[in-house]
Parts: sequence; C-alpha cells; structure tokens
Amino acid sequence: MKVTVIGCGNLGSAVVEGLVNKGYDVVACDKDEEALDALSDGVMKEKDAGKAVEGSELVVVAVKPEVVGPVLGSFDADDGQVVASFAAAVSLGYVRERTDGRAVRVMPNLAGEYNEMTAAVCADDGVPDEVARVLDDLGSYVEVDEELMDIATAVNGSGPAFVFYAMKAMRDAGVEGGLDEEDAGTLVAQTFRGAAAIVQNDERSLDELIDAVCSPGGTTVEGMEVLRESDAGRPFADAVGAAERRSVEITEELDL
Ligand SMILES: NC(=O)C1=CN([C@@H]2O[C@H](COP(=O)(O)OP(=O)(O)OC[C@H]3O[C@@H](n4cnc5c(N)ncnc54)[C@H](OP(=O)(O)O)[C@@H]3O)[C@@H](O)[C@H]2O)C=CC1
Ligand SMILES: O=C(O)[C@@H]1CCC=N1
Repeated sequence: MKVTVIGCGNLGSAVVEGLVNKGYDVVACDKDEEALDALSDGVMKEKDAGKAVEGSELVVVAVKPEVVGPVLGSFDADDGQVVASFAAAVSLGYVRERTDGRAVRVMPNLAGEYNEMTAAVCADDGVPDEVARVLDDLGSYVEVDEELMDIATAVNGSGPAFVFYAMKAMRDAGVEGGLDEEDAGTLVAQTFRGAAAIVQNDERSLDELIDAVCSPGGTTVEGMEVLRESDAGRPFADAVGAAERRSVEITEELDL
C-alpha cells in the first residue's frame, strides 16, 4: 500500500519510519529539504504535494494546525483516496470541506517510529480500512466520538511528554542515589515498558497492581506513602487538563 506523508517534522518523520519498518511504499513530502534528507533511504521524497499524493491510497497530513488548510489546498485528492489529518485541534469538518478525499481525523503520537503508537481516530462512516491497517501496523488505535478528540489529544498525543517527565524524575533520583546515568536510564525505561506490559496483559486494576508491588512492611509502601501524601497524581491530571483546554482553544482561535 502506498502512503504519502505531508510534513515530516517530529511527528511526520516518526510515522514515515514506522511505515517503512512495515514495508509500506512511503512518499514523504516536506517543504524543508533537510527534513526530507533526514529520512531513511527507502523513502520516496517529493517537495510538491500535488505530485506526492499521486497513486497513494492514504495521504497523512502532519503539519502544524495552522498549516493544514493551505496544505489541503495544495493537492487534489479523489474520493478513492483517504486524507487523514494527524494534527491537533483540526476538526473533521474542516478537513472534509477542503478535500474530495475521504476525511479522517487521527491523534497519533511519536511512538509510531517504533510501531508502538496508539491513536485516537474519528471518521464519518467508521474508520476506513486503509487507516485501520496503517494504525494497526503503527501500533494500535481506538475509535472515539469527535467531541472526545481534545481529551484524547491530551492523553495520548501530549502524553509521551508527561511520561518522559516522570521518567526523568526517577532517573535523576537514581543518579542522585549513586547509579551511573546510563544504567539509571536503562532501569527506568525498562521499568516503564514492563509496567505497561503488565497493565496490558493483567486483569487486575491499577490499584490492585500497586498493592501487588507493595510488600507488607517493605520498601514500596514507604514510597507510595510519599506519593499519596503529596497527591502526586494531581499535577499529572492537571497537565492533561491544561493540554485538553489548549486543544479546544486552538480550534476556536484559528477557526479549525
Ligand atoms: N510532535 C508530536 O508529538 C505530535 C504532533 N502532532 C501533530 O503533528 C503536527 C506536526 O507537529 P510536529 O511534527 O511536532 O511539527 P514540526 O514543526 O516538527 O513538523 C512539521 C513539518 O511540516 C513542514 N511543513 C510546513 N509547511 C509545510 C507545507 N506547506 N508542506 C509540506 N511541509 C510543510 C515543516 O517545515 P518547516 O519546519 O520548514 O516549517 C516541518 O518540517 C501538528 O499538527 C501536531 O499537532 C500530533 C501528535 C503528536
Ligand atoms: O503539543 C502539541 O500541540 C502536539 C499535539 C500533541 C502532541 N504534540
């Protein structure tokens, strides 16, 4: 399957590389030559969006929200092509009005590069097969009503940054305690990965899993007391709330 990705910055390049990993024919389009040069050799590179979308079943638009309109105006899609906006705050209706292709709104994240992304998707008549296949190959997806895209953006689009912040705090504490920075980084990264694997495979709730780690009279219970007393979950919830509000605000400010 041929996929065109327009906008190959932080997010678009991750999507391109994730698709290359899975053997897709990928056409990368960016106005910035350096962004194209940084991509894998197997990728077709094209600066002109009109040429880049020719023959592609799926066109991914991964530019900043304010550039989505001009980009959609720079190529003609037909109704046999799917045009998926991967931009925050850009409504499905905004895309639909600017393309003859089938419009889809996706909120992805940077883990697409390693085929570990999860995405939230909304579309008019269910998720088109082309999008379902690509998102499955990049990781996984959930279909949500459009009114939930702002909170989904905060949770899974912005989410990796919040997780990196928590990881940094734990790594730095490890270094402060005497661990080598690289060793601490390895321990923290695999701890997050392992914890995620448990959550994805175990039927116990998050609270039950916390209890499973807390041996009576042991070490974890002391750490959990610190987290609970300082209500350490609150700033994370507030961060998600702030990101959600900003998503709504961008849509309103730019009439997207
Ligand atoms: N970064 C992330 O983790 C996530 C981002 N997103 C969404 O992805 C989109 C892109 O974000 P991000 O990758 O961070 O942004 P970047 O600025 O890193 O990437 C955007 C790229 O698009 C290029 N570009 C701008 N105008 C055009 C054009 N007319 N034609 C082709 N390419 C163009 C930019 O070039 P130049 O730099 O020269 O302007 C740049 O290389 C945003 O809408 C964002 O909401 C969604 C989820 C996660
Ligand atoms: O920060 C942003 O606006 C984009 C959308 C989600 C992640 N990055």
